[in-house]
Amino acid sequence: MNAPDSDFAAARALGSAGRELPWVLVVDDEQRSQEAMRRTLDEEFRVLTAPDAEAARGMLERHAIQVVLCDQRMPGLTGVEFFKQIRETWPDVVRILVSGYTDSHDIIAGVNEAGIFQYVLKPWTPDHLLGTVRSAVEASRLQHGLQRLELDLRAGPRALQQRRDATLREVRRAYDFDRIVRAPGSPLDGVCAMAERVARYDLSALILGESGTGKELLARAIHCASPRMAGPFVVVNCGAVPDTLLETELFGHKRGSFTGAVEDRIGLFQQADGGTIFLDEVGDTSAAFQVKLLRVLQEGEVRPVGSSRTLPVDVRVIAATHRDLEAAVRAGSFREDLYYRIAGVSLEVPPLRERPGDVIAIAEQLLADVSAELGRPASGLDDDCRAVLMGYPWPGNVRELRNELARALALSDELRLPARALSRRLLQGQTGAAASTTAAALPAAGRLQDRLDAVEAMILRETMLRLQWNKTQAAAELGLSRMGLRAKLQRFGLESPP
Ligand SMILES: Nc1ncnc2c1ncn2[C@@H]1O[C@H](COP(=O)(O)OP(=O)(O)OP(=O)(O)O)[C@@H](O)[C@H]1O
Repeated sequence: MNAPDSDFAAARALGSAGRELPWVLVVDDEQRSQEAMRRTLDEEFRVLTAPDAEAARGMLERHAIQVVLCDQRMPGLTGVEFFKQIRETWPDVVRILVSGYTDSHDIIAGVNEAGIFQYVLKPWTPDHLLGTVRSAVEASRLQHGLQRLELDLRAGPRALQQRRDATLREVRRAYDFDRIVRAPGSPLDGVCAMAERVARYDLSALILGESGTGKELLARAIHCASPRMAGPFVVVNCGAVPDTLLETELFGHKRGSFTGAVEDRIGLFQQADGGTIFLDEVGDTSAAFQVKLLRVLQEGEVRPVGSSRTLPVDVRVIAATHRDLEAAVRAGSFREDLYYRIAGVSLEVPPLRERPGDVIAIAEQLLADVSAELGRPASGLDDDCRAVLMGYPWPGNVRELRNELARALALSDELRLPARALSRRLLQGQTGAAASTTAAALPAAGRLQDRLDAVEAMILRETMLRLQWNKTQAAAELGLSRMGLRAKLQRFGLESPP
């Protein structure tokens, strides 16, 4: 669940320009503990890892890292020594030392000069580690907020207004619909055109699509093209949060309303006031919660848990789900009245396998992004690699593609990414898919002409699918005239999907 995180509403959105999560660096020479920390923190933070001080400094130079976790025992120098060194160059980075009991003597000796925020003692538990890093990120946020406030006070109102306008322009550019990468003629063109139209009006929107297809990206683009763009964009993953927690997160609570409610809390609806709230996985919410959500949307006000007062909120709702919500309505598991409230306009983002023409365009962009993030140069994808990427069905959609490229880049040294750097899953998928297509399409025995026809049909089908039924391009690639191509497609009964 991401709440906006700065005083400046626009900067909140910009802070998440493709970098929604705070950057955390884990420095540890032990691969296993590095991995364990990465796994624990991965959901909430962008985790980078470095095996030693030198690699860590490289990462700090390239990324806006907010928190560094460093093991006390490393070859060459201790964690405390490392923190002393980086404190001079990166004073704002919050430093967390990971150490065992036996290290205490060394640590105490150098603690003040290293400016350590907190310790994590080994063996750590995931909850403790997460809690510590969350507080470190909060500390970093407050520190930055204060610095910015001081600068603003010194700069005066005119300079402040100029900076605000510049930030807004940057946000608009960062989330322009053009930044949603796609090939010319992609099915996403229509989706983006429609989204851009509805962005101007204060209508609710429902974005449908499988996980990882880019629903949140589209929602952000809508927000940034809307008159609310200077307001906050707040993301809530309704599927990941239990019912009771979801209610307090969204609507807030009064101090003492339940055990653990030690102070009043402002809900995310209020935090999104004047902006947009993105309710991801709305189809996963319970019937009881749907009733409460409907009331808020109908009345435009929230009642914090344990409070007798309601508070007005002015929020545009964009919801998303990977479920077939109309079917859920028919089956009675999703309220019909809520459905009509949130589905002012429905937009459907097709899965990546239904837009194979987009795969390479997106992969190239993601490769450039990941290469910049990892500080590992890359000049593109080689032909074999493209073929494998094209042949894989991408059940996890663009998110899976991004993860795959990050993994392949980290594990290979080549500038142009070769197919062999890709996971076995993809390479097998490729051979498996090719083999099964071949096996299914090709008769095992029979006249030579029949078998050649089967091969021809298979090549035509693959080409048309890859080029998204662009007949001019396909004819040029296959060395046929458009008429010749059309005749062949007819002969083999190949038609573009409706
Ligand atoms: N067309 C695209 N161009 C560039 N990046 C994309 C595109 N589509 C998706 N991405 C990237 O893929 C990742 C997943 O996208 P996003 O989070 O928007 O998907 P989602 O459908 O909201 O997923 P989920 O339903 O699991 O929350 C993000 O890093 C996003 O920036």
